[in-house]
Amino acid sequence: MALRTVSALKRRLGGAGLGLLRSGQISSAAGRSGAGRARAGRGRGVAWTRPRLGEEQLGPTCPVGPTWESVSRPSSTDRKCLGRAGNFLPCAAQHRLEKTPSYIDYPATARRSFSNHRVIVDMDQSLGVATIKIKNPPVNSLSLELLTEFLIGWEKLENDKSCKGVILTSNYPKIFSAGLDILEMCGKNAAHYTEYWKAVQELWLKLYMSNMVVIAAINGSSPAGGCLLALTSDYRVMADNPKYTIGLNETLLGIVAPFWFKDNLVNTIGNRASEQALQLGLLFSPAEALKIGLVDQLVPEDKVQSTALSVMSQWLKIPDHARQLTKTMMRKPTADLLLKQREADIDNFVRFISRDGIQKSLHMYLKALKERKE
Ligand SMILES: CCCCCCCCCCCCC/C=C/C(=O)SCCNC(=O)CCNC(=O)[C@H](O)C(C)(C)COP(=O)(O)OP(=O)(O)OC[C@H]1O[C@@H](n2cnc3c(N)ncnc32)[C@H](O)[C@@H]1OP(=O)(O)O
Repeated sequence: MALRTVSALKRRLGGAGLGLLRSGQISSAAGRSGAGRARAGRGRGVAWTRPRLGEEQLGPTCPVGPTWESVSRPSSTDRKCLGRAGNFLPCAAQHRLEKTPSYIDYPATARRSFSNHRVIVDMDQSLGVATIKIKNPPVNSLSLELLTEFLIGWEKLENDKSCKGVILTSNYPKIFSAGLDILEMCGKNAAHYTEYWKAVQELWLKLYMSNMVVIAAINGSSPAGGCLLALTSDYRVMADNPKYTIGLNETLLGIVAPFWFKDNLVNTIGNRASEQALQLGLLFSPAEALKIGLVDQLVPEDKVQSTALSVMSQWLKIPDHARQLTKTMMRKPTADLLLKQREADIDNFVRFISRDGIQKSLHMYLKALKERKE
């Protein structure tokens, strides 16, 4: 039976021992958290208590690098917040986490793959790198089912302590992702829009705040939500094919990029370039995207994956905790803005998308896409 919602999957997975997806809660927002591992441990009956984020854990100097304390000393509010968000833990807690038994028992092979209908995950255990290939034909639109399956695959990787990095790519060269599935935003009811938007928020928060290194291997066009997906990564390698485009083109559909789409873009290409790009709904060629910093590197199509892997190996040479702390320091304020007003953002989306005028615009856009083919 097709699983239609994140909640349905959560219920189903409750008994399967996977880390739970907790949409709507801060702890679900960010990566391989202590909470996530604790939950995973409990799922397997492993007796282990989540470390408390008290003073005692700001303890002795980490033998492999600076302590949390020496990077910056957060306030107690920050600590609670960081702990709940799970973005990072002080060294002592990290070390305890390292000793936590993984609930995923891998066979002794160096590669491991799992896939569901719309997401293929190939884990190279010798490198500690997973590749996620999106396969939602025809255009990898981010349907609710895809988002749900993606979230489950992501959670598995977050809970696998051997996985240090993820490469995001498409199973279909030519299209990385067509963005949010317009059919999910057309002609449905408020409950459906709510469920859909929660899943969109959830995926963005998880990817944007992941402690793993995330590299996008953009092997095709990547409009709107597809561009956002790429923007969550730490580094973007794109195929150098002038037929491909990338950008947040929401205004061309008569809709508005939400503030956190905008923030992610501003953090990447700056305010002025974002202002123009967002108002005009600009879709950039790879060369233009490189020029404004929307992508980091262009390579021939057949080198996208190998380049992403070699960039990954560079990133993985950096001491993990230092890189993670730095990533968190850079990104947390942006993620927090959404976390603080998640419900309001859902309400805004549902109200906005339910408007007759917006529904009309989306229908016309879909019609134009179809007519383009004829
Ligand atoms: C006061 C202010 C308040 C503010 C409040 C804000 C609230 C929030 C507002 C809402 C925010 C929403 C944010 C939205 C983000 C999005 O991502 S919207 C989606 C945008 N995507 C696009 O514009 C891409 C459209 N598609 C394409 O350009 C092309 O399809 C392609 C990806 C370049 C591929 O081209 P090609 O290979 O030629 O394939 P096509 O023939 O065009 O398409 C094949 C079929 O797929 C259908 N399709 C394409 N894209 C989508 C999609 N995104 N969703 C659903 N379906 C899609 C297309 O119609 C074809 O269908 P068939 O004709 O039936 O085969």
